[in-house]
Amino acid sequence: MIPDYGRAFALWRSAAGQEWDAYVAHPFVDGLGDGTLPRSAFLHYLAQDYVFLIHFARAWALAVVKSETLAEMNAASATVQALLGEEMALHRQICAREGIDATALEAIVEAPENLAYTRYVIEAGLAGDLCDLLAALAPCVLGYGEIGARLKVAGPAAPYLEWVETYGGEEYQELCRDVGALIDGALDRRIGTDHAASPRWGRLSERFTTAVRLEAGFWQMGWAAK
Ligand SMILES: Cc1ncc(C[n+]2csc(CCO)c2C)c(N)n1
Repeated sequence: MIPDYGRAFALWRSAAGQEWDAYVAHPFVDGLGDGTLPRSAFLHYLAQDYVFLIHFARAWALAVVKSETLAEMNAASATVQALLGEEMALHRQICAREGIDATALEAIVEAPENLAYTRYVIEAGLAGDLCDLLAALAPCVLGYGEIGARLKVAGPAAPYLEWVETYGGEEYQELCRDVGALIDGALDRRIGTDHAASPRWGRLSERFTTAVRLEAGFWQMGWAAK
């Protein structure tokens, strides 16, 4: 089942086609769901993801800068808070149990796949407006929502239960719907309510699909470490 995260997401998702499937159904994701993902691959991913989240929080902070209304500012700043507060705390918790402390996590050297992804998103926001930035941010937030929802329904295996419950849980699903509404509202305001009819639509779809490809590359980086 495809979750409803708004109009722009539905169109971008289908425009991304097989690239989207390669992201949300990567072997790494299957391994998370059925518990067969080697622990070493998961920990490698998680440590890289910690640095990813630091730069992703900067990208969402840029969304505050690119906002034109208080509603947009509040939605973007809530995501910055969720990232710095909750999501990074989950990573610290899991890694602490494996003997990797917060200082060690912060000192992780970024893999090129990691660096490419976050800097691509930040650049999309620096060069463009909030629509460009949100198109590049969307696959990350909403893709994890779709993955979490699917794995939760499938009945996840024990090893990665906590991960699946975080992204498949109602709180995260609500955040995805809020982000979907933020995207639709931001696009309505800047390019009109018929998104696909805008001359900017092709470029925005491209931004989305490039970020989807970088997400698949991120899974692949973790998968290769097994
Ligand atoms: C490579 C990678 N992609 C997506 C996410 C998930 N994620 C990143 S920011 C955000 C929204 C704020 O909570 C979410 C869910 C991740 N952790 N790592």
